[in-house]
Amino acid sequence: MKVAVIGAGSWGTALALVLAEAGHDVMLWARTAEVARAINAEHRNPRYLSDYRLPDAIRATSDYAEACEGAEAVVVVTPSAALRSVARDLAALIAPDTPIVICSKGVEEATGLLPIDTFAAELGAPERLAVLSGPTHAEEVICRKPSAAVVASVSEATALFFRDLFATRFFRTYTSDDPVGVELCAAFKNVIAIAVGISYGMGFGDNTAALLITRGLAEMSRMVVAAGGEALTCMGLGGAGDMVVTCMSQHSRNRRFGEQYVARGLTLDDFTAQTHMVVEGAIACKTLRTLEERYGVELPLTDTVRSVVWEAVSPREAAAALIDRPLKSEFY
Ligand SMILES: NC(=O)C1=CN([C@@H]2O[C@H](COP(=O)(O)OP(=O)(O)OC[C@H]3O[C@@H](n4cnc5c(N)ncnc54)[C@H](O)[C@@H]3O)[C@@H](O)[C@H]2O)C=CC1
Ligand SMILES: O=C(CO)COP(=O)(O)O
Repeated sequence: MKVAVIGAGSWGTALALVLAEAGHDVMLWARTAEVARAINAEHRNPRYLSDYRLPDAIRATSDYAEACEGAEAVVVVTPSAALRSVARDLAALIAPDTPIVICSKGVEEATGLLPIDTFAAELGAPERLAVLSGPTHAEEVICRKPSAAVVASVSEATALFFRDLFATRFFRTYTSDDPVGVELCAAFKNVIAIAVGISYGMGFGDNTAALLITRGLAEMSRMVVAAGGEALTCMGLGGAGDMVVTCMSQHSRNRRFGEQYVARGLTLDDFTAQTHMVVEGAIACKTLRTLEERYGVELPLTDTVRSVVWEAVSPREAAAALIDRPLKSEFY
C-alpha cells in the first residue's frame, strides 16, 4: 500500500520504518527540502535518529502534493500545534475517503479540541479518522525493540485498517473504540512526566515518582470519564502504559525537560534551542485548562506543572503546596 507520513521528526521517522517493514511504500513529508534530500540520498534522517539507516522503501519529499499523490492512507506525525494547518493542507490533496491516523499527542490551544476533532472540523467524516498512541519511544522503535500501540477510532473498520497497516513482528497494534480516552491520556501523561522529571531534579526519589504517576492516573481518569471516555482506557497502552514509559524512560523529552531544565531554572526556549524537539507536556499543561474548566474537574498536578513552567512558581513552593493539600479518600 502507498502510505504518506506527514512529519519527519523522531516519531515520523520511526513510524516510517515500521510501515516499510510492514511492506508498504512510504512517502515521508519533511518540513525542509534539505532533510528530504538527505533521506533520499543517504537513507538517513540527518536531524533525528540519524544513526539508523532507513529502508529503501522510504522516500521523502518536502512537497505536500507529492507526499499525498496516490496515498491510500495518511499518517500524521507533526507536533500537535501544527495539526490544524496540516488538516487544512491535506483537505485539498487527498480523496474524501482516504483513511487518516493522527499520532501526535496534545490538545489544540485555541479551542481545547482533541486531534480527531480538529481534523474532523476541517475535513468532516470522523469515521475515516483514527489516533495511534502508546508506550512507544521512537529511539526504541527505530531499533526494532518490541513495542505496542493502540489505534482508536469511532469506526471499527478504520481502527482495524490501521491496526493491520502498522502491525509487524516488533510493533504490535491493538484497537479501541474510545478515541476521546486515548487522546486525553496521550496529552495528560506528558504533563505528569514533566512533574516526575522535576521531582527527580529536586532530589526526590522513586516513591515520589510513583506517587505522581498514580495520582496522575487518578487525575487522568477523572478527566477522561468527564469528557465521555472510558475509565478502562486509562489502564491500557495509551494510559498507564504510556504514563509509565514517559515518566520513567531516559528517552522521554518531557521528563528530561522537567529534570534537567525546569528543576534547574531553565526554560522551554532553552530546551527547544538545544534539542530542536517538541515538549508536548509544556503546551498540554496550558491547553488542558480549557477542558478542566469546561468539564469542571479538578486537576491539581496539571495546575501545578503549569504554575511552575509558565507562572514562575518555584518547584519547592509548588511541591509544598501539593503536600499541604487537605487529606482525603483515595478515589472519591
Ligand atoms: N518521539 C517519540 O518517541 C514520540 C512522539 N510522539 C508524538 O509525535 C509528535 C511529533 O513528535 P516527534 O516526531 O518526536 O518530533 P521531534 O521533537 O522529534 O521533532 C519535531 C518535528 O516537528 C517538526 N515541526 C515543528 N514545527 C512544525 C510545524 N509547524 N509543522 C510541521 N512540522 C513541524 C520539525 O520539523 C520536526 O520534524 C508529537 O506530538 C509527539 O508527542 C508520539 C509517540 C512517540
Ligand atoms: O510519547 C512518547 C512515548 O510514548 C514520547 O514521549 P516524549 O515526548 O516525552 O519523549
